[in-house]
Amino acid sequence: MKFKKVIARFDADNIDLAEEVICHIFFSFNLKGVICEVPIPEPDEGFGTRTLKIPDQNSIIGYLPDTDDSDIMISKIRARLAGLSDMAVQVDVLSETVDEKDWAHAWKAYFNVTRITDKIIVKPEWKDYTPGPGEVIIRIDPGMAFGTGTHPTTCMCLALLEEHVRPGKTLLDVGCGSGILMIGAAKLGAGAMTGIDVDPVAVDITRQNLEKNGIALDRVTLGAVTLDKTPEIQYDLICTNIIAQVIVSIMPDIAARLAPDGTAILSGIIEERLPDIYAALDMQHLECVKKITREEWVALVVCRKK
Ligand SMILES: C[S@@+](CC[C@H](N)C(=O)[O-])C[C@H]1O[C@@H](n2cnc3c(N)ncnc32)[C@H](O)[C@@H]1O
Repeated sequence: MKFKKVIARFDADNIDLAEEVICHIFFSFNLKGVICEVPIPEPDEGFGTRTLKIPDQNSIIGYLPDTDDSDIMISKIRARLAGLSDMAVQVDVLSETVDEKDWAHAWKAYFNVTRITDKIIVKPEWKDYTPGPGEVIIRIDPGMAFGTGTHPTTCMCLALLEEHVRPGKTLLDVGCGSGILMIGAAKLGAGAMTGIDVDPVAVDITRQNLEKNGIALDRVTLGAVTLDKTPEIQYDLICTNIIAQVIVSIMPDIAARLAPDGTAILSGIIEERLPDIYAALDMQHLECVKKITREEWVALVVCRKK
């Protein structure tokens, strides 16, 4: 199958905010395999060969199936992105036709064995790593789904899961992507788990990655649905790593599924969006009890107000 590769090259005063807004527009047009390329080197954690290439400009890249309508769709994307000039974001949109096989694996060069915490290591399926004593190894092949563990928002979720998962605790992962957070939680001792994602490809990839990590699927429920379409079961832990705008919109559904003494881990938030998140928490009688940051990203630990 052929795809249209859509590249939004951009410049802005606030690169993180521009990245978030452009990604959101890409997702709203249902572009798949969205990746962000900004000229910031990932730290070399000392594992294996460093293969990360540093791009020379900021780009968001996504893919559309190549159909009769795809050029019209790209014109609409271009028009939406042109509207960002009001926010001092300059975007130049390019597109090219590619084969699925050309891009489905292209990102793999960017993905190395990554230490997330003293305990948690994320390992690409195709790289070797000999675990040290007590280390939790998450084996991942994200395919076309988000979640290699190299993104600050995923790292923070995993670190917070390590603090909050206790044996047998139930977990809901909203926007499971590659399944990386569910695998981490399961290996840290979580009990029954539910993972949902609006992208059915992500749900398939999550299932495959859970199996590759030897996690029994009989304690896992997966669905390509939005949270409001799931039963109001209460969970000990809820994690979600999605942009702030989505988290705000699903906050009532998160609150309805959080056990009375439960903990929610919210990530994917940039500093500028925190006031919106705090307002949404307040409306649901939830409060932030811990905030951590990496680069411009924030992750919150949230509980019910006492
Ligand atoms: C940033 S990725 C996070 C993936 C993984 N959980 C991680 O932490 O690396 C966000 C995921 O949320 C999904 N998503 C976006 N909006 C959603 C929504 N309203 N409900 C459920 N999933 C959503 C996307 O398809 C994507 O797979």
